[in-house]
Parts: sequence; structure tokens; C-alpha cells
Amino acid sequence: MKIACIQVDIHYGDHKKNYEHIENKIREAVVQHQPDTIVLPELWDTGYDLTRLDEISDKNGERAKHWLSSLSKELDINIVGGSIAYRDENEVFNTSLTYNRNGEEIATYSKAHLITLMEEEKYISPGKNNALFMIDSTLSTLAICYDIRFPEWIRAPFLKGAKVLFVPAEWPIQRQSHWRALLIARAIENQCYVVACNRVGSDPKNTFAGQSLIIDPWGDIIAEGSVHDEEIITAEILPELVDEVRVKVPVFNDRRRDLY
Ligand SMILES: NC(=O)CCC(=O)C(=O)O
Repeated sequence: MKIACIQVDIHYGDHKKNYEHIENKIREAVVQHQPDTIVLPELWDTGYDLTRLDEISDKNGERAKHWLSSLSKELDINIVGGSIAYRDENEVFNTSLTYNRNGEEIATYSKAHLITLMEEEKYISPGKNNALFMIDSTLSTLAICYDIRFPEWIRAPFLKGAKVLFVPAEWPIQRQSHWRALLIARAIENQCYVVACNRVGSDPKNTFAGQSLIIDPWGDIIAEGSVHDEEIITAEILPELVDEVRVKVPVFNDRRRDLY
């Protein structure tokens, strides 16, 4: 499975511009790289314009669902749709929607750990369930940005056999070293691919770190974005490499289930 991460800048609170910009980037990725799966960053529709979410969030995700479904079908690709500001009757969630090549929704995940440092919990409600889904016959899971600091949360779907962790993010530059270290650690401890798509650019409060990463199950970086520029990074994922690493270093078998 060939993966492409679309590392972009995001127009603050302007979903119209973001849709247009990101659709152009997806089409460019398809022409230049012929990926099987495309990954977008966190809150790519609105950015962290939290105080205006009542006005700009996507009611029942309908805007994003329609767009993701028709684009994935037309272009014959899977889209891990980063995340959007998703509003139901009473609450707003930071929600990721994933579509397959037939234009069908195959996963929904709402960020479980909201970052108090960015006051996310004041405007967004936390999700409660993790995600486990098949993309082109590879069992995969997803975490959104701050979630990667909580290894016990990430672990659960790997105990059920997941092989790939997708991570849409808006990770600020001040904690760039954490971004790298945490993603590599999650790949090594779960012996999985990590596909992490971060944004670049700034909003009124933060400058973001770019450096989207694709990491193999040995913990080696196989594709990396720059810190400041928009970029499409790509890599090939080999699910059989996950099995090889799990046989070579059998940490899943060696866990002390009697102790924890
Ligand atoms: N958007 C986020 O969740 C940012 C996470 C972050 O900055 C951190 O964990 O540090």
C-alpha cells in the first residue's frame, strides 16, 4: 500500500478555502505519486478556531462526508480524512472520517484526549471509542495528535491485531522534539507502521511543526516532511514487515499478562 501524507498550511476558520486548497493537493498527489491511501492533518477544515466552532463546525459531518465520499470514489483511493470539527445536536467533536476507494465510510474516530494546554476541552467534547478498520486488507487504527502521549490508549487496538497507526495532527513547533520521539516510541513498542500527518504554518496562537513522518515497525523513519513547507510525503507500507518484526522481537508474546 502506497501512502501519501498531505502536509499543508490551514486557513484559520475558513473551510471554503481549506476545501479548495486540500482538494488541489489531493489531486496533485494522485497525479504525481499514484497513492493507494491519502492522509490529511487534524482539523483541516477550520483549524483551531475554537471560539467560532458554533458557527463554522460541520453539522453531522455532512459537508466532509459528501466531499470525502465523492473524491475517494472518483480518484479510486482510500482517504484517512484527518479530522474535522464535527457538530451533532448538542456537542462538537474533533472527528476523523475514513473512506475507502468505493466512497464508503469505513471508520469514525473522535479524539479522546483533548489538549488543555490549547483549551480544546472548553469547546470540544472527548470521544470514547478507539478505531479499528481495514484499509485494503490491512488492519489499522487511528489517534489524533495529543492522543499519542497516552500509550495505554494507543495499545488497545494493537492487542487486537492492528498493523498501522494513522495520526492526523496540528502539533506546535515548541514541542517538536516530543512529536518525533513519541511517534518513534509508538512504532517501536507496538511494532507497527506509524503514518503521521502534521500541518505547517501559523494560526493566531501557534506555529506548527510540519515534519510529517512515516515510520516502519522497526522504528526507522522512511519518509519525513520539512518543518516549514507544504509537502506531499510518500512511502510504501509492507504489512508482512510488521509480522517479521513481531516474530524477531516477540514482545506481544512476552507480555506479563499475569502482572498487568
Ligand atoms: N493538537 C494537539 O493535540 C497538539 C498536541 C500537542 O501540542 C502536545 O501534545 O504537545
